[in-house]
Amino acid sequence: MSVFETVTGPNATFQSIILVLKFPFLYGHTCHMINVNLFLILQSLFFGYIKSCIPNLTYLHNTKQQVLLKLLHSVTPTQKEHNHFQEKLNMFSVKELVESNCTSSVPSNYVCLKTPEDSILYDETDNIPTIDFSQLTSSNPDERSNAIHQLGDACRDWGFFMLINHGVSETLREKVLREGESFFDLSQEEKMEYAGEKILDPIRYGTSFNLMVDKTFFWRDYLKCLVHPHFNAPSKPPALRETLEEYSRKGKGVVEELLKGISLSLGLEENYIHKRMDVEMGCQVLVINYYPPCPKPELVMGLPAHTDHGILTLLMHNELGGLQIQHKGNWIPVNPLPNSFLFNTGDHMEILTNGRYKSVVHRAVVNTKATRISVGTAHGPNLDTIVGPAPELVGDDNPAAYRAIKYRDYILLQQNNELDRKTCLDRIRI
Ligand SMILES: O=C(O)CCC(=O)C(=O)O
Ligand SMILES: [Fe+2]
Repeated sequence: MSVFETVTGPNATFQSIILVLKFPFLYGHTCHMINVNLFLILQSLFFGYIKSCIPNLTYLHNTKQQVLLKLLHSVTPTQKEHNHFQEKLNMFSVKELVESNCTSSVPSNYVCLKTPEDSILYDETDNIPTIDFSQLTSSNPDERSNAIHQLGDACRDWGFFMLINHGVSETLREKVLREGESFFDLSQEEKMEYAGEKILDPIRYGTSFNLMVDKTFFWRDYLKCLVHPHFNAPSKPPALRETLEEYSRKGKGVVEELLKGISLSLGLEENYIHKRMDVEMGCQVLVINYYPPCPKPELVMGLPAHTDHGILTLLMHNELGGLQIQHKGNWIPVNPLPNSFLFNTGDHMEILTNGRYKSVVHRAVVNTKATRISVGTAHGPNLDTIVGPAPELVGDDNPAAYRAIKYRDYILLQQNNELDRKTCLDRIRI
């Protein structure tokens, strides 16, 4: 494999090739790792030769779904192979894999290494903090200050809470889940129109976490949309755009109120986080996660243990559970209260608060029964804001624990590296 690692890097054309090499469905017989490994070895031997055989490499990175088609086309241009490749392209997602695979097994490249501790769960749902949004925004000062206090405790002790009475209607939430799911029901060709190749593309359909870096694939397809400061969403299915626009706007309103409460809980001025992070022009990324049923869920991960890069992530999912959070080293499955939103603190909360409020490690598991849909909206600073620990939260006995970094660079750092259980914060820790 090292031969291929040497050609990773900024050159997107080579990355396109690596994508083909790393994604076994695209070549050989589906899911047969032996063939794939053999193929990789042969490719490594002939890599230089292949490179010189493809005169039109440079156009590759300007294309989206056509990248792979053209690449293969250049190498093996027969109609039969073209059709075969088209067929394999349809398996560029777990959904298509599940729908086309009649076997009851999991392809070996999806099998995750798990430690025995990974499977031990602690049923502590009842202890997960619940915040009442109506109290947080109440005109009664005692009620409000009590809610702010609870919010601060939740961020400090858990990095996670459920939010009730948030004012976003159940109808809208259901619409988001339903229409979000229907995006994945589009044909693979239609979805591939959105298969962006850059991390910060305004709309990006994909699978796993980041195919360029994943050593194991995750049982997840996704659609990511940058919804603020500029709103972006696919034009298909027709109702999706409008629904996501309303949902993102309402979610942002809720988050802004929470950030006021969190600033006050830290002894800072109400608009502190808002101003310092330029939330007005903040980067809001909405992700629809699609986890199809899996014949052997214990072997795979929907999303492995990770922390989110933003300040606060708002999350909801359909009737199927699967989110687990790490609390005091233990994995706790989350069963949300009816109509509640789930919130987790992200890395930029930890950076800004100089570690006072830690970003919570979480993961998503899958099930045998049905498709799980979750919708997460990461609310972060403006992409060009440089964030470091707030000077008010740094002192002689509490020196700055993270170096300042531009939010855009942090996102790229996180997304271009494998999700390997370590938080990306380790990369900027002083
Ligand atoms: O699906 C879930 O419950 C979690 C999703 C998640 O952690 C993410 O999108 O970052
Ligand atoms: Fe997450």
